[in-house]
This record gives sequence, C-alpha cells and structure tokens, in this order.
Amino acid sequence: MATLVPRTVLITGCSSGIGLAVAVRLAQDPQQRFQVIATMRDLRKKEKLEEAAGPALGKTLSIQRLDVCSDSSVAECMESIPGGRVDVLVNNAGVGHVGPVESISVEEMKRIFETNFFGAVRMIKAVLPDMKRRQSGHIVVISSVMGLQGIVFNDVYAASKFAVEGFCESLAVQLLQFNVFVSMVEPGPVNTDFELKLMEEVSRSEFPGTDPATVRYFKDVYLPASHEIFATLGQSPAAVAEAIVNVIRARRPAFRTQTNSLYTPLVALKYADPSGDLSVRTYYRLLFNYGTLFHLSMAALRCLTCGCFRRRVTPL
Ligand SMILES: NC(=O)C1=CN([C@@H]2O[C@H](COP(=O)(O)OP(=O)(O)OC[C@H]3O[C@@H](n4cnc5c(N)ncnc54)[C@H](OP(=O)(O)O)[C@@H]3O)[C@@H](O)[C@H]2O)C=CC1
Ligand SMILES: CC1=C(/C=C/C(C)=C/C=C/C(C)=C/C=O)C(C)(C)CCC1
Repeated sequence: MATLVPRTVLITGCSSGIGLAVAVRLAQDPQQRFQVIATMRDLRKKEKLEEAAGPALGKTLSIQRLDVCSDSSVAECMESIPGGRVDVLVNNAGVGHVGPVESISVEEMKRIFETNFFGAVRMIKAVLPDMKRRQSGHIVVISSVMGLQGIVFNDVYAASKFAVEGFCESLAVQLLQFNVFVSMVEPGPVNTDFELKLMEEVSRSEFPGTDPATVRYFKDVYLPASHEIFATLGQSPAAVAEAIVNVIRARRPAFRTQTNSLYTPLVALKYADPSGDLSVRTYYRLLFNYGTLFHLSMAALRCLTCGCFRRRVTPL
C-alpha cells in the first residue's frame, strides 16, 4: 500500500486563538496527514502552543518565527522550509480594531491594513509561484463576517477584511487554471484574545477629535451590545478550527465558508435587498433599540437558525 505523503501546512499567527487551535488540530491528526509549520511573530509566546501540541511537537508540528508585516521575516521562514514547499497556506494572523473613525489617525488605519490585508497578500505572493509551478496548492484566508457586512464602529477593520475578500475573489479565478484553490473562512465573533485586546485598546483611548454624543454611543450603546454578541453568539476557537480543517480536507474546497449559522441571517440581509437599505436600517434598529428589542432579536435569531420554526406542524 502506498504511504501517504503528508501535506505541509503553513499557518500564520499561532501564538493564540484560532491559529493555535488549527495548528494543534492538524498536527494531532490521527492519520498524520499534515506536517504543520506553526508560525508566530514573537517566539517568546510559543509556550502555550508547545503545551497544546503535546507529543506532536517536533514530529508533525514545528514552530517558526514569521511576522507577516516583514518581507525579510517571511523570506527567512520560507528559506527554512525544505524545498520551500507549502501545500496549504493558512493566512490567519490579524488584528481587530474598533472606535469612532474621527479618533483614528490614518497611520493607525494603515497599521490595520498592513497586517490584515498586506500581511495576507505578502504571504500569498511568497507561496504562489511554487504552487503554480507544481499545479497544486490551497490558500486559506481567515476573513470574517465583517468582510461581507460592515458593523458600526468597525469601519477600518471591516474595510481591511473587505479588501481581503476583493483580492481573493479576483485571484481565485486566475488560480483555478493552475489547480490552486483559494478559500475564505468567515467567522462571526469568536471567543479568543481578540475581544480582550480590543477592549484594552479602547480603555487606553480618549477618543481625540470625537464629539461627546458619538463617544457616548460608542461606549454606552455599542460596547455593551457588542459584548453581548460575543457572549451569546460567540464560537469557541476549537469550533472555528474544526470548520477550517474541513475546508483544508475537502477535495473541492468551497470558496466561502461562514462558520457561525447563528450569525448568517445578519449577513443575509445584505443579499435580500440589493438597495442595501434593509441591512443599514436593520442594524440601526438593532443597535439603537438596544434593550428589549435587542434581546428579543438575539433570541429570535437563535430560533430562526436552530430550526424550531422549520419543524413541520401536524394537525391535531
Ligand atoms: N475573534 C474573532 O471574533 C474573529 C477573528 N477573526 C480573524 O481570525 C484571525 C485570528 O484571530 P483570533 O485568533 O481571534 O485572535 P488572536 O488575537 O487570538 O490571534 C491573532 C494572532 O495574529 C497574530 N498576529 C498579529 N499581527 C501579526 C503579525 N504582524 N505577524 C504575525 N502574526 C501576527 C497574533 O500574534 P501576537 O500574539 O504576537 O499579537 C496572534 O497570534 C484574525 O485574522 C481575525 O481577524 C475573524 C472573525 C472573528
Ligand atoms: C450583530 C450586531 C452587532 C454587533 C456585531 C458584532 C460585534 C460582530 C462582531 C464580529 C466580529 C468580532 C468579527 C471579527 O472578525 C451590533 C452592532 C452590536 C448590534 C447590531 C447587530
């Protein structure tokens, strides 16, 4: 019987959250179908991954330094890979950002794009020529529901994910010719360090240049509602990792995968009304009628997606 050659999977941003969960899940595959290169920009943070990897460490999982914002760091990592061969690239490294746009400098906005957009592009450019030459490969990008539908006060983050979506949508067509697949995974809120980091940044900001009413909407209306969304709809990194692994394992991987069926109806509003009014107004109402309506809406969303409304009603 022919032995299966494991696929080399390079993952960015494995110091925590989704990246760490995917790396461990693939490295612990019982059939050892994957050789994982788990990368992070700061190797001082590798302990959590080492612990989670357990016996897979040094066997099916190795850890490398890689900062997606640095050409030299990417080149150095690629040079360390035998033959420079990457079968699957998982572009996971990313940073969140919230706040009123008036208080965010253009420099700060560029920093978000540097990681979320140019970081992903830099990685894709690093693996693409070899994948094309070999006529095989898979590029997986962790986008977001915010790559499909903007959320108030997430203007810059959503824009960076929209940029990723536009880039991949264009590239995917060209690459099919070379038998190289592109897949985007679009999680809703996930309970990782992501929200904590956002809150830390928010607590440090004094929102310069922003009028008091906007600061009040942000702090007193948006932030509690957002926290509630994470608490009620948030997925575990393990659940998102599972969805990503399924995309990687698929023979014909889907181009788009939303991981959170509870969140899907919120994105679908956009497609239900091409004028865009339905989504803008619904989000407005959901946010500013925060309170009873918001809680009811979240409960209704659960029911719409859990299937209880779809159950057949049989006459008595
Ligand atoms: N959590 C959520 O609600 C959602 C997250 N996502 C996306 O999922 C991805 C992972 O986020 P998540 O696991 O939740 O968050 P985490 O904050 O837990 O993980 C983000 C990872 O990205 C790394 N990173 C940031 N900048 C760079 C860089 N320049 N080079 C290399 N690595 C970097 C971080 O490293 P370090 O520790 O050094 O900062 C960390 O390992 C992101 O792309 C995010 O946008 C999408 C939808 C929802
Ligand atoms: C749905 C919804 C809200 C918030 C959604 C949030 C907070 C989504 C977060 C998604 C993340 C974190 C994606 C990461 O890439 C509001 C505006 C509170 C009220 C209106 C309905």
